[in-house]
Amino acid sequence: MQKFDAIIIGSGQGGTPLAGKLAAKGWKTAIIEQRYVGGTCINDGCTPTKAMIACAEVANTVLHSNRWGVHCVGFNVDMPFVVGRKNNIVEEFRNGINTRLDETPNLTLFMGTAVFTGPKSIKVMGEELGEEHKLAAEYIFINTGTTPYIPPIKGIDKVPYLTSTTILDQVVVPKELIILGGSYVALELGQLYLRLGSSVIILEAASQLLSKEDPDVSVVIRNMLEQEGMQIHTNASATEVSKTDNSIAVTATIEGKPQTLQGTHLLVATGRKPQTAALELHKTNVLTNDKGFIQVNEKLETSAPGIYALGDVNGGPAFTHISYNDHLLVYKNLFESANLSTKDRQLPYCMFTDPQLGRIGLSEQAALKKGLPFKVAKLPMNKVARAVETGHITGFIKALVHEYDNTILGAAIIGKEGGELVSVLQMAMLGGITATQVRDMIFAHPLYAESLNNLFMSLDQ
Ligand SMILES: Cc1cc2nc3c(=O)[nH]c(=O)nc-3n(C[C@H](O)[C@H](O)[C@H](O)COP(=O)(O)OP(=O)(O)OC[C@H]3O[C@@H](n4cnc5c(N)ncnc54)[C@H](O)[C@@H]3O)c2cc1C
Ligand SMILES: NC(=O)c1ccc[n+]([C@@H]2O[C@H](COP(=O)([O-])OP(=O)(O)OC[C@H]3O[C@@H](n4cnc5c(N)ncnc54)[C@H](O)[C@@H]3O)[C@@H](O)[C@H]2O)c1
Repeated sequence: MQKFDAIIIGSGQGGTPLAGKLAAKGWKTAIIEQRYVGGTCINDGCTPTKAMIACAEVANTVLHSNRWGVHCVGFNVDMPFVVGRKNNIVEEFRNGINTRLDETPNLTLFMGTAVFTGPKSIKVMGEELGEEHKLAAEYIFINTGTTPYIPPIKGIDKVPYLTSTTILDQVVVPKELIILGGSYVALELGQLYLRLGSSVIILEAASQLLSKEDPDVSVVIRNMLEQEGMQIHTNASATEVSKTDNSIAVTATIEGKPQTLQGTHLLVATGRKPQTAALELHKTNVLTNDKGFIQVNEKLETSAPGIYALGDVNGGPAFTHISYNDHLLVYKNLFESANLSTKDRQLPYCMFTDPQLGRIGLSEQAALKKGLPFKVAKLPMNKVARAVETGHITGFIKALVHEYDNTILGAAIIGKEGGELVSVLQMAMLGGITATQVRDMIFAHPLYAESLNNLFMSLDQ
């Protein structure tokens, strides 16, 4: 049995930086990874998708270059190049993490699957290890993330469906792509492949795309994707899938009526499930919920003293920056008596469709539920100088402002740089800067940010 001060299971966006910080504090630290260092974000999630989305955006600009008076005669997408470029970026990021882990004193990386053998002991199993390693530590941090959830649709195990991981290695653009799901993964990947040349059909079970967002947000996103040529069905539940010679048939109930759709490829983007089964958590005292996510309190402590869960595996919100923030919270509470809680922190996010959806704070629906008195400032993108000048007028800027003290409660921005722009409002919210102060602030002209003056001026009318 090798004794450590801390063991980290999973080298995701929380575990990896935490490992470095604990080791720097002089803790003898082990980090265990069963696949690739860097986890979902680097290997299957943010990095590869955003790398490929950049290629799709160029294809779209070339396709519509006439709008800017630039006439191109045809173009073709070099898919092996697009995939190779993505792989190079992923490898560069992954190798960087590997090097940092290797070079950190007090830190040992074990490649293999961690399995609990007792309350504070773990064995590492893996083909490449040669021998099984047995480790023990008083502090254990679980950062094992999630993997695609495949719903139990009749026939699903008999068709060669794709997931958000496997589709990224397709070196031929899918001709007809049917996507189950209508949230972040489905819409980012749907638009990506549409722009690379696929015909795309979305089947979303809920009554709107992005079911957690306000209806006006969902409608604009739907319209913009439909205008690009995406076929979108909501209230659409797949009941059966089957494979014929050259295609996959999906039978679904769409708005109450049965229909069968044919495509060459099927992408299942119906959410993700936690990677907790292999851990054998029953050998320790870590409790999970009915979906297998690890239960934590607002300090990310599990039901077992000394064992923490960070990132998607604790039920999220499932974003890289939240997993990263989880490690800061745990570290500062352990070493700086910071008393940080997940309840107090901001939740920004950005969906990387084009235009993007940048979000921070409360939606209108959430504010209504809380019974808060609020007013809504809204500005269409075709009234934003920068958007008109650059030719990107789809979308709007919306902010919720407290009725009495003018603090900003939340914002949704659909626009070319919606994610960047919403960060400006996020900073205002963090610093307690009111809508009135932003209305009168000097921004450089003609930035998108300058439009925040006009956004909050609309409240005076
Ligand atoms: C297609 C896609 C696009 C995304 N895009 C974005 C985006 O643009 N922005 C954003 O903020 N978020 C995005 N996300 C979400 C983001 O990737 C995740 O929220 C983030 O990676 C979660 O990190 P994590 O630290 O929880 O764990 P992960 O990064 O999932 O890492 C967990 C690691 O643990 C390892 N592991 C699991 N079980 C064991 C075990 N028993 N033993 C040893 N190792 C184990 C796994 O192999 C994995 O490497 C995207 C996700 C997907 C799928
Ligand atoms: N830009 C980003 O930050 C980004 C990008 C991609 C993913 N992510 C993260 O990854 C996580 C997973 O994303 P996701 O889009 O896979 O999952 P999700 O949980 O956000 O959405 C799944 C969608 O599938 C629908 N659905 C479920 N079962 C269905 C069925 N049988 N048929 C049709 N539709 C069905 C749901 O109604 C839902 O809209 C998200 O929680 C998100 O936090 C973030």
